[in-house]
Amino acid sequence: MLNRIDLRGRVPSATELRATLPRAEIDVDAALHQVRPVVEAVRERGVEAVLEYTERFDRVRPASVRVPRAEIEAALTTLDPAVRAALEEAIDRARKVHADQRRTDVTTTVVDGGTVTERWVPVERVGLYAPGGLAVYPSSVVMNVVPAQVAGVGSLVLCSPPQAEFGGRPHPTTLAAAALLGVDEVWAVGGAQAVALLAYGGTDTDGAELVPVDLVTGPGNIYLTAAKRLLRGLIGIDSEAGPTEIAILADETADPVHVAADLVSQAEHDPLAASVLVTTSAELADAVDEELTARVAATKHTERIGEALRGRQSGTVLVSTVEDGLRVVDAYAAEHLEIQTADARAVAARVRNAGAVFVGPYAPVSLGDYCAGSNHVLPTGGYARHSSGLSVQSFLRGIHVIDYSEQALREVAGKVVALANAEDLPAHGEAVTARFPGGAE
Ligand SMILES: NC(=O)c1ccc[n+]([C@@H]2O[C@H](COP(=O)([O-])OP(=O)(O)OC[C@H]3O[C@@H](n4cnc5c(N)ncnc54)[C@H](O)[C@@H]3O)[C@@H](O)[C@H]2O)c1
Ligand SMILES: N[C@H](CO)Cc1c[nH]c[nH+]1
Ligand SMILES: [Zn+2]
Repeated sequence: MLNRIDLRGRVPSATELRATLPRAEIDVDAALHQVRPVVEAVRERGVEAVLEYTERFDRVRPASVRVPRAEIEAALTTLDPAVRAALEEAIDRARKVHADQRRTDVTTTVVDGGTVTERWVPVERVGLYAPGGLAVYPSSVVMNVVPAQVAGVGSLVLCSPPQAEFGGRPHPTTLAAAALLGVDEVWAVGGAQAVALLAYGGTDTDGAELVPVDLVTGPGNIYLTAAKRLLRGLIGIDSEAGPTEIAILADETADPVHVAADLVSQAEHDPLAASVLVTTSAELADAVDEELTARVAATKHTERIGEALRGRQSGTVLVSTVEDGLRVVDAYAAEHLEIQTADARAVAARVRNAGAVFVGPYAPVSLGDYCAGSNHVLPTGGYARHSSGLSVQSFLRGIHVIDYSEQALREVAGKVVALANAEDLPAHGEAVTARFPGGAE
């Protein structure tokens, strides 16, 4: 079922590998052309334009875009108790992990009387996006809100697409997740319109104001990703978290049922989702293919899973050794990487590029999607080579605070002057010597 690439017996360079490995033709640049007019319209005409695009893309025109607080609270009353318990567990675990990961301020005494402190300050107001096109994503509410709250962000607004079957409100489970987390500002808007509204602000049909945010985070489809890229600068963004990817590095010890189930699980997100198996075992690859055929036919979202698995972005890569496999998965830089080999911990410890690594047979990606405590908003499209997933740090800025006494400045004055003159910026040096009219020495 999966396309096959045979790299046994030769190990291409990382650059060659990146050109060879399966990857979606997710042309964010092309999507930029599509979302530019949306962003422009929202900048010029605010909520009026949001409602026009909502009608076109979401096939519903809500009476107002902001969800009344009472409706957010009311979503809890209809929430299935088992789902509530699961969301609460997911929230508790995510809080536990993220709280431990918050950076603390560090002060370095450079010399007597001279200190530099790195102070971590939360972003003031952030816009969080929980998708809601092909699936429902209350878990993404948790993954956005928890790190923002742990960071100490003062003002949060959540956006999620309106659903025609729920009268133009986001899905009730998404609203319930917001209620459980104490988020009371929710706007029913999706895709590029959501990012534009968060960036420029706007006035709702009933006069409610969306105050522009400083940072937008959260995953979404290609249109959301393109809008984030377009508006970056006016707003900060987290790394681009687009259509989901899973790569599995497996040897002959892996269970083909586990491997196939995990490849299918992430293909379920989007016809553009990517599932890639890198293995030393042709027998395993055959067994996985067989299992995939059976599973895809038997599961609910057969059509989009089949499209994702047959697409050019998915495939099996045969390698001679686990060592070669590591080079392949590092070049690919998957959003999610599972290690299903003998001595999986040792292999996992050597991975350089991945959004998140899942070790051994009992850490499927779905665990991380919901209840591991880790964050599921992760970089896609090879961005894991240079970017991290969403974390408490995404909502903090490190500010250097420089505090020097007269004596500490006096001691280093000559060096500052020498460097200023070397850069032909003598006024920089003069800003120091002006403080010591009698001479610094
Ligand atoms: N990387 C991660 O961390 C992560 C986490 C969760 C989900 N995801 C991904 O998020 C995505 C969710 O996608 P989705 O579509 O289900 O929900 P979504 O909320 O991202 O997109 C729905 C919105 O897309 C817009 N849209 C639809 N068609 C459009 C068009 N032709 N032109 C412009 N805008 C259009 C609509 O406004 C709609 O509200 C999936 O690709 C999934 O794999 C990624
Ligand atoms: N696998 C997705 C991250 O790419 C997250 C998710 C949410 N719900 C289910 N899965
Ligand atoms: Zn998932």
